[in-house]
Amino acid sequence: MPASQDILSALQEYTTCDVSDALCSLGFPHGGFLPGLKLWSPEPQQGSTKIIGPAYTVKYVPVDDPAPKHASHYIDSVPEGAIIFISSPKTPNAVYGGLMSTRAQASRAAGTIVDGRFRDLQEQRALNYPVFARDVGTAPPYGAVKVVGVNVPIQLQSDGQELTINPGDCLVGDLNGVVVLPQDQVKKALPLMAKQGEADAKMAVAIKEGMPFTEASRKFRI
Ligand SMILES: O=C([O-])CC(=O)C(=O)O
Ligand code: NI
Repeated sequence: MPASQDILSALQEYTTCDVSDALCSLGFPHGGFLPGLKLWSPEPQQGSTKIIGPAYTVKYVPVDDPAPKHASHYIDSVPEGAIIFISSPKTPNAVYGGLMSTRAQASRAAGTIVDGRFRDLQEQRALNYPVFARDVGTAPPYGAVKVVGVNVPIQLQSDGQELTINPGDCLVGDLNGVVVLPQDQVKKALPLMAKQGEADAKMAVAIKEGMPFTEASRKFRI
């Protein structure tokens, strides 16, 4: 079951780093971090963008892949509050653009994360719609890639670790980047975030008052 509204509001208080701290404590060595995805829109100076929501996944593959093309357009069935997570094969083409964001915004999606390239950066920023991506591009997706799955498990494009994003997993994105909080870890992670957040806040106060880091860590961290 995707995270409830209560859980999503509870998560609003925390940064991606808080989520990763909790996941590291729960035995995920990289804290759910999805390397290489950065905030492009709104402009980072425009404010402290943070998005949280269940993943609505979209899988693109090269156009010559034998898998059949998805029957309907993914952008017309985005649930309210969802984060669109788009997986693209390595290609110079952009798999996402301003019209997609315009439609996503009309559906009240929380934001879009593209594991690949997107375009229409000016338009994205003018919409003030949150977009995280690996990179920008200019060419359209048509002719290079096609969608073969919606709400299917996705593997992050990555040279090292295997990272899977399952539909309904909680995605959190902010200035630091993007983190995936698996659905079955949310209930365990939240109390840890509260505890660790409190400890870090106390440490910051003590350090500002002159306490060495090691002493503050020993005093306030569990
Ligand atoms: O047309 C597309 O699919 C990609 C694009 O540029 C847009 O969404 O504006
Ligand atoms: Ni466009």
